[in-house]
Amino acid sequence: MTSDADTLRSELRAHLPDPLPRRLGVAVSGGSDSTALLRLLADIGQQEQIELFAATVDHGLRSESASEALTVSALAQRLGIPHETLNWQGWDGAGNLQDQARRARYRLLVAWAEAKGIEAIALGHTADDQAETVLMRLARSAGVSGLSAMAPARKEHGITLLRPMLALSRAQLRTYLTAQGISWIDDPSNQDQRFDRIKARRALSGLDQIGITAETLSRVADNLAQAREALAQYTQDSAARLMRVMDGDLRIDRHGFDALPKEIRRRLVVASVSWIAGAEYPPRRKAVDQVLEAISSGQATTLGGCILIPEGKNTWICRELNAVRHETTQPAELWDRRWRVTGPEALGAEIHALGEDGILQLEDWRLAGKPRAALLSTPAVWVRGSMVAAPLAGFANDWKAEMRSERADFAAVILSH
Ligand SMILES: Nc1ncnc2c1ncn2[C@@H]1O[C@H](COP(=O)(O)OP(=O)(O)OP(=O)(O)O)[C@@H](O)[C@H]1O
Repeated sequence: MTSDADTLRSELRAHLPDPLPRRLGVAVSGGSDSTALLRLLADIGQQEQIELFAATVDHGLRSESASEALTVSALAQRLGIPHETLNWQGWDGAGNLQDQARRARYRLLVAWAEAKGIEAIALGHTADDQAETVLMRLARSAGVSGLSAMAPARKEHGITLLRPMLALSRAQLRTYLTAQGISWIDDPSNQDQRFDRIKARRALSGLDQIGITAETLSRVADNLAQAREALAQYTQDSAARLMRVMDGDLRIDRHGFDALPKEIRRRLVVASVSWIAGAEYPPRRKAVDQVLEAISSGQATTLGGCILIPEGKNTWICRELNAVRHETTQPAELWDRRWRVTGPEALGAEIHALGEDGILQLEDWRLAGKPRAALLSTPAVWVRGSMVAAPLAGFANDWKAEMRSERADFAAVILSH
């Protein structure tokens, strides 16, 4: 395992896009991995004449975090790279701290990149991170997707997140930094047994006796990533064959659906519910399996803010009225985070669900060609208690409801699950 500068640089370069983005960001926590990334990228950036920018997120959770950000800033300055510290003050004491801090970190980094016209951000994940993730996911009985390798590149709000060091090990990078005379910060939470990642790191060091190393687990993750791709393709082909997107609802041919392998049915249901409800977390596997049974036996059911309704040879997956019952917005504002309802100037107009009251005011809801429950959760225009338009329920009255473009592509959601 080599750690000389030239080899590491060319390994890193091989996992970056060609040509490099003109403005490239680097997320540096100050730990060994991202510090090595910064140092190596400084050379590459100079050779290829691109502009580099570095950022550190200060989560404000430990007393040393501000001075750690300053240490990174000093190194960046020595390397001639502009550096910014992004502060997070958002923790409300509720929920999973690690998870919230991580989400906030990505949000802050993406906003920073957007503001600076940075096209891509490089992150310092290594083969060890990959292996630790696989071990942690094993403990949660993950399936193919959960055990698959992290993507070397993915888009978040138009910014590409790059992980060019997934083939390098932490030990290699540390040897390199030591040779360069560059120190790094050992996050004290790394010693803290509370965090699953740290436990996985410790456990991994005992597994090499039976041949399980960061390298082998990384390879397993790569193998599974290829399997995931194949499954995603199968799922997408099945959706194209058996499902119809109808104004934000989905209709499945039940007979064809039932003939699919369970894994593909599961994926279709998860993607459908994620697409319709826009949830951050997928529904639990057990709940999904119960829904598969309900679909097969032609029963109505609910899952993750959606309702599944059998109708003839089909099953519909639609937004559930209960999930949007209390949502009220102004025209042209986003409703249910996906619909924008616009129309003629109407004083006092508000958007809320059509609901039972609204559907009674339609001449004949059957003309919309959808089950009644599907129509109840569609956005309608109300003026002082009267429903004046329900553009997705066949009563447009010069109003229209358009889906927010980022949410419109059901096929893209399938590929991301
Ligand atoms: N405080 C931080 N400031 C800037 N970048 C950070 C910070 N913490 C982590 N990073 C970036 O993320 C990379 C991975 O670190 P870590 O594994 O701790 O993050 P993570 O976000 O939990 O990863 P994952 O995406 O696997 O959940 C680091 O190498 C670095 O590039």
